[in-house]
Amino acid sequence: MSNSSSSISISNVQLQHITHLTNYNSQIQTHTNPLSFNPFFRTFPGFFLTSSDIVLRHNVLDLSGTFPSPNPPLAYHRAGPRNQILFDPATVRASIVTCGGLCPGMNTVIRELVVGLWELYGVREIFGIKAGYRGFYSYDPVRLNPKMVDDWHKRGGTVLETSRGGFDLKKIVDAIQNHGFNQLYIIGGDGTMRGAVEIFEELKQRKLYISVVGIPKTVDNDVGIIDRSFGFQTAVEMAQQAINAAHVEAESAVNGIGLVKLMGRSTGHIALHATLSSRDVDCCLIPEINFYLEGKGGLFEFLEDRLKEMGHAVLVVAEGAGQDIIPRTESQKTEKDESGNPVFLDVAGWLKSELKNWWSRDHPNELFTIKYIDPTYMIRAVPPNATDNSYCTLLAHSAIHGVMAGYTGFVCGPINGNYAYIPVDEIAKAKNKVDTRDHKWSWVRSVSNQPDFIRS
Ligand SMILES: Nc1ncnc2c1ncn2[C@@H]1O[C@H](COP(=O)(O)OP(=O)(O)O)[C@@H](O)[C@H]1O
Ligand SMILES: O=P(O)(O)OC[C@H]1O[C@](O)(COP(=O)(O)O)[C@@H](O)[C@@H]1O
Ligand SMILES: [Mg+2]
Repeated sequence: MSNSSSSISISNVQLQHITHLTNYNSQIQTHTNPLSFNPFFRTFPGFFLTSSDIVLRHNVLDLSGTFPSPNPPLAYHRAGPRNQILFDPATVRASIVTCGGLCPGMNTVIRELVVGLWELYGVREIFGIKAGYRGFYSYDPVRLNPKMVDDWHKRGGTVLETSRGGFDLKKIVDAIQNHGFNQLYIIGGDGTMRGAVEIFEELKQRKLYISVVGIPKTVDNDVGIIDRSFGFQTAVEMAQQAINAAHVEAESAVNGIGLVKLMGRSTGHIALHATLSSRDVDCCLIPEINFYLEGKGGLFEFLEDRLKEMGHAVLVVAEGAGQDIIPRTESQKTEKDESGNPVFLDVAGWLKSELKNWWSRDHPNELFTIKYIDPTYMIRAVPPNATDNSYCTLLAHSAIHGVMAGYTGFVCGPINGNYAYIPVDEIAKAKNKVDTRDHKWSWVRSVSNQPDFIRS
């Protein structure tokens, strides 16, 4: 939608370039978007977006200049349907793959890709790849249609199945070529997106007329640039049940501690948001904070005060927290999963035993109870809530519109509430960590009263 009266023009922003298939071959024929003839869509002026429709990366600025903002401001192409498309729907062979860990909403994204391609664009050749990247070269693709996927959005997990590891670039791209796929919809997290960059580069090398789009999936919310990942809110909601139970157990005991371990490999977003929404949490430990147990300002001192004051305490710990202070063997130091992610020791199990030792050492004659709740997979192996379901649908539609228009090597996602197309290599590098110097972390500390774990 162009607006001739706007005071900001394309030359005032740094628009992040997305590769378009016409960059490979400017002679490619275009087609009128079938949405123009679709009885359900009223294609009002501005319905179709152009390359001058942008989304700004930052919408919070400090005009005093105390915090430097990027100049010119960063911008991305806005996601949505284009008037002209590059793919003739009759020649499309689309493939959909899910990689990495589970996340609520994966099945909704698959369902909406299938239904969207079929209903919006009239594509009939749609295939699911089984079991992640390895599925391209290990299994036969599964033909999908709207009837088949009709109720998938109500199911947790991924019907297509997923896996870690198995990323063999040559075998994957050979298989893509052999199956004649010309559209790839890749649903996955940071690791998957790094793989998608390699696939995109290899397709370019081989001069193949194939569009690749990434749809960011991570229950940890560790993918950067986008507002949040789908399924994250559902996971935070599920975590409340564990925190509530920990609170009940803790307050029903003398000197009771409830301990909950939540997912979060290298980022503590789930723990942080679960803490903020619960109000029952006295201390939230995340990978971004180096906490310690003994001495002034340590965890034991804090809990001692808390138990004296309230009689109970609730601790939430992200699985990646404290990994550098848990004693481990040499082999445990280097252990990796099939995708190359570090394998963690059970921080909450270790904490439970440290807390028990501390109490019996310092208060040998006083009662003490600690209940450890580990809802790890329960928070992600569920269907998405209503908000995540709608979010997944918009992601799928954004991906389809971009691919049909001929964009490739991009990821779609919301930036400040508006859906945008972001270069996949930029997403693959952008890590979303909890900023422990911002207002949100101060808010956590103010609701929990926990120490800042900065040794004086
Ligand atoms: N640097 C990388 N280059 C290519 N492929 C990768 C890379 N990192 C991970 N992958 C592949 O991406 C897939 C998913 O990665 P993983 O880290 O398990 O999950 P996620 O994508 O959810 O972070 C796996 O098949 C893995 O082999
Ligand atoms: O499913 P696995 O292999 O047990 O891995 C568990 C990991 O998966 C996650 O749920 C999500 O990780 P990814 O987003 O990288 O897939 C992490 O929170 C957790 O550490
Ligand atoms: Mg990951």
